[in-house]
Amino acid sequence: MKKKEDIEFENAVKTMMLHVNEDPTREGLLETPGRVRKAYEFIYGGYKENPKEILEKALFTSSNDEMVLLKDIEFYSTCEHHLLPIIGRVHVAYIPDGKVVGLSKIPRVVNVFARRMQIQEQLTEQIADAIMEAIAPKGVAVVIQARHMCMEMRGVEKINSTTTSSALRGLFKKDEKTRSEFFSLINSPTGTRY
Ligand SMILES: Nc1nc2c(ncn2[C@@H]2O[C@H](COP(=O)(O)OP(=O)(O)OP(=O)(O)O)[C@@H](O)[C@H]2O)c(=O)[nH]1
Ligand SMILES: [Zn+2]
Repeated sequence: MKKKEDIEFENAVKTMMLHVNEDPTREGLLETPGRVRKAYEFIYGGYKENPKEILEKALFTSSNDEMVLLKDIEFYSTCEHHLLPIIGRVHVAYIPDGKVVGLSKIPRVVNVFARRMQIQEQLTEQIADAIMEAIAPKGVAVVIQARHMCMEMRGVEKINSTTTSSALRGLFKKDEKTRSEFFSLINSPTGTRY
C-alpha cells in the first residue's frame, strides 16, 4: 500500500505533465511519477541530516595548526528559484586549533547542504558555518565554482559562465597572508595525483 503523501506527490507530477501537454497515462510515463518521487527523496535528502552530528562523529586531537585544504569536491544541488541543477566544485580549507576532523566528513557536509533547495551563496556560507561551529578552528574558507542550469537551459541561456562565491571566517578573513595562500593553492593546478 502506497502512503497518502506518496500518492499526493505522484499526482502533483502528473499535474505537471498535463500542464506541459504530456499524457501521464501513456505507457512510457506510467512509472515516471514514482521515479521522480524517489529521485526527489535522494536529491533533497539533505533536510533529514544533521551536519553537526556528521562532523562531531570524527574529531581527532592534533597539534597541527597548518592549513588543511580539500580541493575540487564535486557537488550537485538545485536552485531554489527554478529547481534546476547547480553543478560545481567546492574547495574547503581550515586551520586546526587542537582538533582535526575526519577528512570524508567535509564532503559529507557538502552533500547535506547541496541536497537542499539552495542559492550558491547560502550553500557556501552554510558549509563554512557548520565547520566553524563543530570544530572551532582558527579559520575556515569555502569557495564554490558552479554552473547554473537555470541560466543555461532557459532564461538568459549563457552556457559558458561560471559563478564563484566565497565564505571566509577567522584567520582567512583577518590575515591577508593566509587568505592569499589559500587562493593561490586553489588556483594552482593539482598536478600529479598519487
Ligand atoms: N544570487 C543567486 N541567484 C541565483 C542563484 N540561482 C539562480 N539565481 C537567480 O535567481 C533569479 C530569480 O530571478 P527572477 O526574475 O525572480 O526569475 P526569472 O524570471 O525566472 O529570471 P531569469 O532567470 O532571469 O529568467 C535569477 O536571476 C537567477 O539567475 C544563486 O545560486 N544565487
Ligand atoms: Zn534558478
